[in-house]
Amino acid sequence: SIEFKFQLFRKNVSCIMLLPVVLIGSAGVLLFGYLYRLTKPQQSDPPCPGSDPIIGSFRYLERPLYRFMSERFARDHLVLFFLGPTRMYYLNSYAAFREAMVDNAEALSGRVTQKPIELLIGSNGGLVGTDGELWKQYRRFTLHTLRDFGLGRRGAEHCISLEAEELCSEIANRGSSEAIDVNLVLGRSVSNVICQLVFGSRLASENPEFERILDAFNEFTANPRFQEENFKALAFLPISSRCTPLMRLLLKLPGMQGIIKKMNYLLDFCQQQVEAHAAEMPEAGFSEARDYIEAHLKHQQLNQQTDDNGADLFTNKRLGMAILDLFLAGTETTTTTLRWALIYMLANPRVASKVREEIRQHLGVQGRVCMADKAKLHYTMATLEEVQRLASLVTNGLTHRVTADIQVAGYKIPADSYMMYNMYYIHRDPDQFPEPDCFKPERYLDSEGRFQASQRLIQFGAGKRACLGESLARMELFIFFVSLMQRFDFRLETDDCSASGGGKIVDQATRAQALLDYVDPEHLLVLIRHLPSYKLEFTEL
Ligand code: HEM
Repeated sequence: SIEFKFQLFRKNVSCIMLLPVVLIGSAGVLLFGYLYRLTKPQQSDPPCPGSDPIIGSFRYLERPLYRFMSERFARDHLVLFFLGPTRMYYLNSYAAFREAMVDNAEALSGRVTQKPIELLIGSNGGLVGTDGELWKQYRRFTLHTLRDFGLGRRGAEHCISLEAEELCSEIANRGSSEAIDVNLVLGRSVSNVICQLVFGSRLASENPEFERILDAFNEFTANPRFQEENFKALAFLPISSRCTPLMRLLLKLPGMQGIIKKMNYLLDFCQQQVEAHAAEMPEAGFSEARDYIEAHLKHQQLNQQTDDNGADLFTNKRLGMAILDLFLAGTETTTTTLRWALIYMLANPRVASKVREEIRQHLGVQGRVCMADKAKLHYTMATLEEVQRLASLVTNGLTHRVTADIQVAGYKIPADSYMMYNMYYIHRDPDQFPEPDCFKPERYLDSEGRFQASQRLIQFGAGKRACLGESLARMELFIFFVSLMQRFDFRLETDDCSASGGGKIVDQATRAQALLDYVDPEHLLVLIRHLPSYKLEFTEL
């Protein structure tokens, strides 16, 4: 009987030990089943390239994403793919883009969670990544403030004109024998414009450290490896953001540490500028704000707005983050579009000479360029529009979070899905832009040669999250481009082969076209379509 009791005891112990294994196993099976269901397209869903359980569609997406979508899903308005368990809807036609971004603007005003930022710096904020009331208040304040400084009116225009003159003088002083890194000089001028609006000074030229700052800014928008990692991280953000310890663990990954270091370096710089302004603020506050920081500090003093938790909504920390976003969103985009414009002029010498002829006829060789000249320079305006169509700079748009169930292209889109759009393909729709790959400014001219903007160009997005800096960007593009075309002829740096007289001599248009044909990097997601770096030799006209 002792043996029997011993057997019974052993049996009970085995059962007790087995129980957790069975429980964990069943929970694992249930979780797997749940995640499997989440990553499986349903019959009622839009076309999907394919999806694996749990990890989603990564294995089926080809690079770069916008080309893959243009070729494989040419006839589909909407495509669905899975980033892990997260549904990403990709708008692949203008009709679908409009229906989502314009007709459902409110539901499309969400962005991806700010949880990682909150954990890192103890606060959320900024203009690009936030949503809800915080974003609404900051966007309203920023638009209002930039408008007060003359965005779309004379203030910013004057500042851009002076910067364009500085830029032209610098190029002229360097002489025609020196090849100039266009990215560097244009980047400095464009940054100076934002510096003046935000900091009230031309920091990009005056602060020797600024070049390092600019490099760090560019790293965020220009490094496709960083963007691709970010894209993958999007997959599990909705899950990890609900589990703080997991998120903390993810932020410790070696890849993340480099990004965090750079972001903190930039934030520190913005914060120092805020502190310096705050130290100068009179006790009664600024009577008239001279820049964005002063306007914010004044606003903080006068309006005690609070967030959902009863804490101050406008804070110094959030101001630093908003500044960071203005730089991230506003420098590389404008500089790169200008670089595309100059290369398109070399690739299309007939267009370039018509642009120069029009500018000379209306402004002469030296006259200062202002926005009123737009009304006279129809062909030039059309040329800039065509550059932006073909560049399709922010080629997949920025990611939106859908905040409520909606319907697009006949499909139901559940709340909390993500959405992107194929700017590249929408700009190459042959029904709207016949011979889409040809550079033809004439498509925006009416029968009397007057410029007519196309409603189908979406380089600045649309709806509630459309580019906040559109007017500023348009002003910069026009004034910088016209000033350079008015003053200079330019050519690509003489390469070794043509300088030595040996090898094949390749003309400028062919070399420029080769730069334009440069296939986008072997990366899934490019935030900004960059051209390879190039140098130009400028000759004064
Ligand atoms: C040629 C230059 C530019 C282009 C092509 C461009 C394009 C865009 C695009 C496509 C978006 C995303 C829209 C969406 O989410 O669907 C965007 C957002 C934004 N842009 Fe620009 N942009 C340019 C210049 C600027 C400038 C100069 C500024 C700053 C003064 C700026 C500030 C912003 C901000 C703050 C956002 C986020 C808006 C929000 O989420 O509410 N951009 N831009």
